[in-house]
Amino acid sequence: MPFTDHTLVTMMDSILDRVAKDCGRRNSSSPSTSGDIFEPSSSSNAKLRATLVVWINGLLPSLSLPVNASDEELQSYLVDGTILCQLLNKLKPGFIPEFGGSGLSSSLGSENVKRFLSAMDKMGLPRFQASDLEKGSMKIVLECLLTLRAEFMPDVGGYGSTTPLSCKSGSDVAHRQELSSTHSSPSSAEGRRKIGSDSKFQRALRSPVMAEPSAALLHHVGHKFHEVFQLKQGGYADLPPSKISEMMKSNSLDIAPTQSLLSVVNEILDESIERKNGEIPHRVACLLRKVVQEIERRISTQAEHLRTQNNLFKTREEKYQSRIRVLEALATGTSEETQIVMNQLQQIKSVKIKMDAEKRNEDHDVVRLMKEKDDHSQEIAALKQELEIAKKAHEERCLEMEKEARNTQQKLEERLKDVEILLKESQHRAKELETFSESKSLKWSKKENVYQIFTEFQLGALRELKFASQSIKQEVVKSQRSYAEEFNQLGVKFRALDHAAANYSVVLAENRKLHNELQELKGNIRVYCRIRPFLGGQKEKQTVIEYIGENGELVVVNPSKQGKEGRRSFKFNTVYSPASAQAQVYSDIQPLVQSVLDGYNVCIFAYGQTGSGKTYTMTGPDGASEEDWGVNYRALNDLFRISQMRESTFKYEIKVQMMEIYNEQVRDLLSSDANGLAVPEASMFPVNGTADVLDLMDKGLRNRAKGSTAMNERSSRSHSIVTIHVQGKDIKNGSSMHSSLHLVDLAGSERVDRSEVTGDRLKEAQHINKSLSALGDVISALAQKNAHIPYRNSKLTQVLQASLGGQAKTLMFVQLNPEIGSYSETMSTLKFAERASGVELGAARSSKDGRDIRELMEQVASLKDTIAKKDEEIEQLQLLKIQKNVSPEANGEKRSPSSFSDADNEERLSDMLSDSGLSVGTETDECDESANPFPEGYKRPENTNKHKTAHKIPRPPQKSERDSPKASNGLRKSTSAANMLAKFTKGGSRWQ
Ligand SMILES: Nc1ncnc2c1ncn2[C@@H]1O[C@H](COP(=O)(O)OP(=O)(O)OP(=O)(O)O)[C@@H](O)[C@H]1O
Repeated sequence: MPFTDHTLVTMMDSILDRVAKDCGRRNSSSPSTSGDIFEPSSSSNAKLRATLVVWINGLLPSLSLPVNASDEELQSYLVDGTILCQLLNKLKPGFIPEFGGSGLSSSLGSENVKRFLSAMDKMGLPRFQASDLEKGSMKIVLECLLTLRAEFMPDVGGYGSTTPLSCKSGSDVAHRQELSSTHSSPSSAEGRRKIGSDSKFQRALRSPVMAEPSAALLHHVGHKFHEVFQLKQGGYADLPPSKISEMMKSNSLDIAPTQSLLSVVNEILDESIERKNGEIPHRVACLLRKVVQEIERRISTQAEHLRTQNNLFKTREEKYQSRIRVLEALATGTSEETQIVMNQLQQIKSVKIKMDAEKRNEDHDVVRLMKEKDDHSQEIAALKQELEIAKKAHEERCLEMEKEARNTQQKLEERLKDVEILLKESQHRAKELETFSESKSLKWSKKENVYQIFTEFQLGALRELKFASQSIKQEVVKSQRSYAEEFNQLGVKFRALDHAAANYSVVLAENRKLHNELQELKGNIRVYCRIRPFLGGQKEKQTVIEYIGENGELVVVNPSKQGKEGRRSFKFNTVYSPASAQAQVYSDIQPLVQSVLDGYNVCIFAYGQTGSGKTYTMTGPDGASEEDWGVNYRALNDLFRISQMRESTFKYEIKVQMMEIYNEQVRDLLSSDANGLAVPEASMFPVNGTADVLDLMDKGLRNRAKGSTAMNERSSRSHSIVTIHVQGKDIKNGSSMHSSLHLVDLAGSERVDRSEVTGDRLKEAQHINKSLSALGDVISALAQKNAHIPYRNSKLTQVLQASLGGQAKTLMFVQLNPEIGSYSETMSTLKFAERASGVELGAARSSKDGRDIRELMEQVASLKDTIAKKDEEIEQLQLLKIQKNVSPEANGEKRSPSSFSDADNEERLSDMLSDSGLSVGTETDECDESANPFPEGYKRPENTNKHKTAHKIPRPPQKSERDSPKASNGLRKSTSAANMLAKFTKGGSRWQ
């Protein structure tokens, strides 16, 4: 029959119930005394241990054993026997003479235990076996120790003193009795063994009934028991009746230990035997009877107790016997029931095994299925999660798309609206256009009619024009023929003009020569004096300049002297007042600059004390604008300008050198290596325009040695020399020329004592003074036309040698500081200039050369006439040229383009014009110049403007002059013819 789980479980339960009931029945049939009765309760055992530990600690305080020590712990303390021996020695000093200390080997430990046990034997106290202690049977050990305690502390009894008497319950007493009975029970081999060594009497004494009263009782009566029963001396017969009556008191007997009672009996009996008559006093006999009665009572109590115990043991034995039977029946399985049960059990077991196997399989399946389920649920969870994410994404996407759709819809709607509006507009526009196109078509049809009429009219006109053009063509052919004839005639005339132009070049050369002679007549050494204005609001200051004449007169007054004595007058070519502008100063020296391009060497230098304006005149102020440019820039600019003007006849090459002489040493200012050098080696830079010049000048000025003195912090104490080399080549005849222009900014001329200088500065000043005085000597010698010119006295004169003397022209700016404080320097400067100018030497020159001023004036007048004639000649030539060019137009004839394509004629004309342009200006100005007579050497015309005109050299009109209607009449006159000519040539732009 197949078993289900449920039936099996039910069967098992019923079998187990039956077995349990059976056992229960058998147990209940046995005496109710349980096995517990043999075993002390663990709590009471713990109490005993604690009592003993307290006692041991009291005797051996150094040990400090734990009061709540377990059996095992107590065994570990006591197992080596040391504490036991110490304890005994404490109780009975010296009782165990030799024993080992703690930490003994096991053999020594067992020795101590043996000693303790033999001591216990000696004292006649119950003891345990050494093996008890080793095995941990602590109950016996504890009992032994309790007995020992009671032996030496009878007042506290065997079971401790900590429990009050009233608390000593019957169970405690029963327990004690049980413990004692365990020892005394014949069934307990242990008990037998222990007690076996005691005498019968001792055994009687140790029986539970004969044992001392309870500890509480003993404690209660205290010492009285000893006082009462202890015989101090003599025998009982000698005891006083009061003592015996006290002993006989039931209270005393009750509390007396049985042993004491027996000893009382023994002693009394011994005493009666010793007294041969065997007589016992009455009172002692009474005592004896009383004691014996007590002993009998106790014995009968003990017998009763033993019987009870015996019964107890019997019932227990039966109980155990029945248990054993049950167990045997169960073990052997003889009973039928058991057999059936066993069979059933066997079946159940096999079924159960099967079921277990199946269950295990099922369990496995379940586990597997659970695992699979877990896996699936995990998968499902993951899928769910994915689904969730996908769902969310889908939702978001849907939302986005919805949003997009909405936006798109909105946009489309807007767009639709726009389109609708556009549609409306375009419809409207279409309507308009329709209207417009209708009106237009109407207009066009009207216009078409008009155009048709017009075209017909035009066609008629065209026919007329065709006819007219044919007649014009015939006329043009005629005109061409006549023009060719005229052009041939013009060529003949141009050849005549060319011849005249060739003559003009000769005239021009003559003119240049005359110009130079005029310059020479003006003097090859000219001295221009320039007075510096007061600087930076010094207007209120007093000046030493009293008078500046138009004719170059200058009167200087000595501030420390009054009247005529204090006045000193000088005379130079020109004196410039402080108000004179840079352009005005330069205009006077411009003719000299032009002479450089004509092949003459020119030297222009500025002389004066520090701060008198030398650099200002030569270079201009720092960062000068074009308006403030000094002589250097203007001269170079002019050279470029004039050389460009002459480029058709001359080819010029201009190069620049810059050097300085400092402490009689020459330095190249344009070289990056500014060491001293020989003059010809100074670096020379070609310049092609103003920008090049500015760059070079800047470089040179930066290199110029500068230092400070008490007079002027920016004072330059070197001579600065800018040399411009001009190389010219006549394009026509191939002749070449070389000339140079020296522009010198001399070092300050102040005297050494004024400069308050010493050391290096003194040396510098000395060199400066020396070189300036050498320059003065050279100029003076030149002015006097001395045979020997002392060029070699200084580096300065050596460098300037080529431009000083011979055909060279020299111009010196004498710079004056008008301040009163500079009076003596001013005087010194003026004297130097006077000496150099040769004015003083005028008479000597006149006498030497035999040429007086009148003679010179005549010469100038004749030159002027010659120039005037040449001017007329040129003018005639120009007019001739103009007539030739203008005549075709003037005759009302049309110009033929082919007439200008004759390259040969054009070139000749161009050349002639360029030459004419130069000559025209030159001649005109020179006429004005010649108008300046040369009376008394350097006398100037009264009018300043006139004076300026007198010094003007011919030059092409400047932009301002061209633009300004106020341009000078002379210039306009001189250029008008050229301009007219230029209009008929491509090269006419030259002058524009
Ligand atoms: N004509 C002038 N008009 C206006 N300022 C002038 C004139 N002459 C000189 N100065 C000014 O006077 C000062 C001194 O002039 P400058 O440096 O030219 O003197 P210098 O004689 O060259 O001195 P140094 O010997 O130290 O070189 C400068 O500030 C300069 O601009």
